[in-house]
Amino acid sequence: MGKSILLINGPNLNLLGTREPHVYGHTTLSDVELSSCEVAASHGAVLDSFQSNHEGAIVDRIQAARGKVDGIIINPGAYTHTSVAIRDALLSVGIPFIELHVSNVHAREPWRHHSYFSDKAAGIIVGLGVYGYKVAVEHVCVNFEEKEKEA
Ligand SMILES: O=C(O)[C@]1(O)C[C@H](CCCOc2ccccc2)[C@@H](O)[C@H](O)C1
Repeated sequence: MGKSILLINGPNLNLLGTREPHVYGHTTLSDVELSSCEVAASHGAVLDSFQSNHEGAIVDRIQAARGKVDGIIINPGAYTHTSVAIRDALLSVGIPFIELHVSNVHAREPWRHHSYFSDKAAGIIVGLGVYGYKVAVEHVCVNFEEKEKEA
């Protein structure tokens, strides 16, 4: 069957490639999602992408992945710095996850230096631009375990 990966992007990341290119680059989110899908497929894995500007919708999507997904790659956006709710959802489903940030949050404003996710992440990728998504997908494909899936 191959591994199943869920890619989640949080608020305002739908603007990727259209605003603040000096910070986030010129690649659009749909291009990121397409190339992530292609990288997964090259490893015999399937990747589903989800983007929402709404915290509860992200919580719902994570809960729906329980028993169906081998790994999550999440860029929580600004929720990185605020959301205990999304942290709790990730812990509740027991799916290993990679935390990803396009920018180097540690070289930006101090309030971006804390994440509600990093201490529980299997790995953290920051500051590699959208290339980080390719690195994350490759890592999950090669290193995460494939689990028995619920029907
Ligand atoms: O660097 C990242 O990927 C961030 O997760 C992006 C968040 C911002 C998401 C907004 O993304 C935009 C992308 C393009 C244009 C405008 C916003 C920011 O709040 C985090 O501190 C770091």
